[in-house]
Amino acid sequence: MTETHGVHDYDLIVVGSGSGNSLIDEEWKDKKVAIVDGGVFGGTCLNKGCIPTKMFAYPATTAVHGLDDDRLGVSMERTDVRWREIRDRIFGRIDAISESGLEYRQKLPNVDLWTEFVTLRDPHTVETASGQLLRGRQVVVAAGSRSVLPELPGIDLPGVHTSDTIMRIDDLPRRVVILGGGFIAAEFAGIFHGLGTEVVQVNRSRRLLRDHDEEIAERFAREASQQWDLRLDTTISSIEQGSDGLDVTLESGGSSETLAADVVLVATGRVSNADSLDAEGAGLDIRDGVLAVDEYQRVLSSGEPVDGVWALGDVSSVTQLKHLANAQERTVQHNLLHPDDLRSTDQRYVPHAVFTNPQIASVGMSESDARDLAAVQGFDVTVKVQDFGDVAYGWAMEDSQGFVKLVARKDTGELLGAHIIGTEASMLIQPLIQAMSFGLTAHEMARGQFWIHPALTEVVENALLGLEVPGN
Ligand SMILES: Cc1cc2nc3c(=O)[nH]c(=O)nc-3n(C[C@H](O)[C@H](O)[C@H](O)COP(=O)(O)OP(=O)(O)OC[C@H]3O[C@@H](n4cnc5c(N)ncnc54)[C@H](O)[C@@H]3O)c2cc1C
Ligand SMILES: NC(=O)c1ccc[n+]([C@@H]2O[C@H](COP(=O)([O-])OP(=O)(O)OC[C@H]3O[C@@H](n4cnc5c(N)ncnc54)[C@H](O)[C@@H]3O)[C@@H](O)[C@H]2O)c1
Repeated sequence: MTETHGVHDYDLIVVGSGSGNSLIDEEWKDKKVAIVDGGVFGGTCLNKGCIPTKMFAYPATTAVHGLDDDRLGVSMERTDVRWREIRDRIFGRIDAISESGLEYRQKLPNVDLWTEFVTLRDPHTVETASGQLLRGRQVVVAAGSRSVLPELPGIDLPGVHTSDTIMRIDDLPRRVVILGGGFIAAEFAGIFHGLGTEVVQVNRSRRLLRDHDEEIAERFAREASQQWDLRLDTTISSIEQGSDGLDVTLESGGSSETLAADVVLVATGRVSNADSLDAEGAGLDIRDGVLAVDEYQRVLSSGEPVDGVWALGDVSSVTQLKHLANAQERTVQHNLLHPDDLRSTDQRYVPHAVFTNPQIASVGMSESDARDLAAVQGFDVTVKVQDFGDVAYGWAMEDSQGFVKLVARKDTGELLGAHIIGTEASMLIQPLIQAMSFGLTAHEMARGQFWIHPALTEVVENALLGLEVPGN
C-alpha cells in the first residue's frame, strides 16, 4: 500500500470476503491488494448460508427418512437429537475455516485486510467505518446481500431470528414458527421438522416457492402439509412475549389466532447490499434492486461501464446462488488481468436446489414460462411428468413423492426446463443441466448413453423418452 494525502492506494480493492476472497491468487503477489469485510470472514455461504444449512439438513433428512421406513417393513425410532452436539460439530468446522482464511490473508505481505464496513465515496474510493480512505486502481464490489425484515410489532424480540442467527441457538426449540414461503423457509422447516420440532410455516400467499414450476410448488405444498403445520394465505400481525414463550398472532381470511412458539424464524427474502454501500451516491446504477453490471461484470454508471470497477455475486445479481457468484468471480478474476480480452459468464442455465424434504431441483424454464415463449416465438412445447414410483428404484423406495418434469421444444427436441422433486433431486438433475448446457437434445440424451439399471436415474431416462420429440 502507498499512502497519499491520507488515502491508502492499492492496485486492487475487493469489498467482501465471500466469493470476492477467491479473486486474490498468485497473479496478484507483486501487487498491492486490499480486502475489506466488516462481517465474518468468508462471507454468507460458508458462515451462515449454504454450508451450515446443509450440515443441519443432512442429519434432519436422515432422521426423517428413518422414521418413514415403517412402510418398508423396518421400524426405527428417533430417540435423541443432540442439538448442541450437532451445532458445535458444524460450527467447530466452519469457524475454524473462517479463522484460518482470515489469518492466511493477514500474513500475505502484499495484502491488507480491513475488518470494517465501507461505503463508496466514488467508484474507485471506499471509506471505512473508522474514516480511512482506500483508493483502488481496480475495485471489485462483492458485498453480498442481507436478510430483509418486515415491519412487524415484536420483530426485535429475543427469540425472533433470521437465518443468520437461528443456527447458533443453544437448544433445539420445541415449537418454531417460520414466516415465509421461499428457499430459506423450506429448508429450515425441513431441518426443524426432521429434528423433531413442531413447525408452523406461515406464508402470505397461496403459493410456496413462487419462482418454481407450478406443479413442483404444488407437490411441495402437499408434502410439506403432511409433515408440518402449513398455513397458506396467512400473515403474522404481531409477536409478543408471552408467559409460555412468544405469542405469535396469525391473520387469515379475517380471523386471527395466537400460537405459542419458542422461536420465530423470519425468512422473507434477501436484498443486495448495494444500498448500504451507498453505491447510488457514488454515481453507480441500480437495476432491479441490485448494482447494475454489464455482461463482463463491469459496474455501470448512467448505463456506461466504469473503467476498473467490477461487481459479482448477490450484490449485483437478482439470482442469489453461490455457484453463480463463483462463476462470476472466475469471470472477474480473468477480466481484471485481461482488459483486452474480456469474458462473460454463461448464465443460460443456472440451476438451483432446495435442500428440504423432499428435495427440489430445477434448471431452465417452468412450463408456463416455456408456453409464454412458445406463444411469442411460434413453436410447440412438449411436457412429460414421470413419477419416481414408475421406475424400479422408485418401487424399491415405495416412493409416492417424487417426479421429474421435463419441458422441451416439440420440433427440435431442445430441452427448455427440467424440474425434479424427490430424493436426491439435487444430484439427479445434473445430467439434465449438462445436456442443456452442451446442447444435447432429449432423444440424444436418452439413447446416446447407457442408463444404469435399476438406478433411480432411469426416471430421467423415461421422462426423456416420454417427450414428443424427434427420434422418440
Ligand atoms: C441460509 C442460506 C442458505 C443458502 N444456501 C444456498 C445453497 O444451498 N446454495 C446456493 O447456491 N446458495 C445458497 N445461498 C445463497 C449464497 O449464500 C449466496 O448466493 C452467496 O453466499 C453470495 O456470495 P457473495 O460472495 O455474493 O456474498 P457474501 O458471501 O455474502 O459476501 C459478502 C461479504 O461482504 C461483506 N460486506 C457486506 N457489506 C459490506 C460493506 N459495506 N463493507 C465491507 N464488507 C461488506 C459481508 O460481511 C460478507 O462477508 C444461501 C443463502 C442463505 C442466507
Ligand atoms: N438451496 C439454495 O440454493 C438456497 C437456500 C437458501 C437461500 N438461498 C438464496 O437466498 C435467497 C433468499 O432466500 P429467502 O427464502 O429469504 O427468499 P425467497 O425470495 O426465496 O422467499 C421469500 C419469501 O418471503 C415472503 N415474503 C416476503 N415479504 C414478506 C412479508 N412482508 N411478509 C410475509 N412474507 C413475505 C415471500 O412471499 C417469499 O415466500 C433465495 O432467493 C435464494 O436465492 C438459496
